[in-house]
Amino acid sequence: MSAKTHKKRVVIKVGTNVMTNRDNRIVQPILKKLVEQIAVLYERDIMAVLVSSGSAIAGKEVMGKLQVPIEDKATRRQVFSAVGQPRMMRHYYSIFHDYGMRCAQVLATKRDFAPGKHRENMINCYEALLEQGIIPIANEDDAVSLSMSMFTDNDELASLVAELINADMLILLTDTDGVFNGHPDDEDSDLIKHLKADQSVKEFIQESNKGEGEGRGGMESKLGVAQKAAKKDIPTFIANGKWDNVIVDIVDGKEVGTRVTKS
Ligand SMILES: Nc1ncnc2c1ncn2[C@@H]1O[C@H](COP(=O)(O)OP(=O)(O)O)[C@@H](O)[C@H]1O
Ligand SMILES: N[C@@H](CCC(=O)OP(=O)(O)O)C(=O)O
Repeated sequence: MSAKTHKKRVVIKVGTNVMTNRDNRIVQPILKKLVEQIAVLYERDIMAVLVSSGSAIAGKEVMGKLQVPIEDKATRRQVFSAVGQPRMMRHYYSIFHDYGMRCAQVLATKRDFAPGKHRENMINCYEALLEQGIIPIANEDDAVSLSMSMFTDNDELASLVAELINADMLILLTDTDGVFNGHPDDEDSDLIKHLKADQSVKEFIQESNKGEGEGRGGMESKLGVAQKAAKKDIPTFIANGKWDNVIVDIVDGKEVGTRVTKS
């Protein structure tokens, strides 16, 4: 593996619900805020990899009511994502360009992380992009991934990328302020500021009622991913992606969201 060319590396994952409004439409100013923070880090010689969900919901936004119904759920996902992914990249390309930065799209399936040639190929791709000062934007290649090569969700993809590039930190941005000890909408619930990698978290997981294209996985898998990454010595943060300056605050060591660490 080539030497790190930048001071620090941060993997930032942004969930579908961060970037959409109540009508499930993509909110460009939210994407702008995220990119602005990545630009702030860049000026400090900290390179980010952005793992962005949103292709399915963006595809739904473009297509509206289907001309011909697609009965198969997996095929619907393929069509929505294939249509929505370039729309997401159009947003990002234009915003990064406004900040005088370059970005690139890296789509993957789980097979691309299998030890051997596939993994080496992924490493080469990320290392070369980062070395050039280009921000990789990753997403699952939903148009081609089959159930056996699917990630649980993009949280898993983000953790695999973080491991692959020896990231100093993994930030999972979602639509809650972090992990709560009860339902996040319940007034009596408190934010958990710190979790350990080996701590039992089952009792915190609450029911969620998200619809098609509104995201996958849920808090159970998010916590599983965070604890697994923390065990591998990658401090992981779960925080609200709609908050101003959330990424920079986390990198600056401010107490934001839920921090998951090895011990
Ligand atoms: N203990 C908890 N604390 C916070 N959120 C929780 C908790 N249990 C379940 N959730 C749900 O997890 C959701 C975030 O996970 P997920 O839907 O996978 O988000 P994303 O699309 O950002 O990956 C929240 O919207 C919330 O409804
Ligand atoms: N790859 C999918 C997102 C899958 C996913 O994990 O979604 P989310 O739970 O919102 O991060 C897409 O781009 O729509």
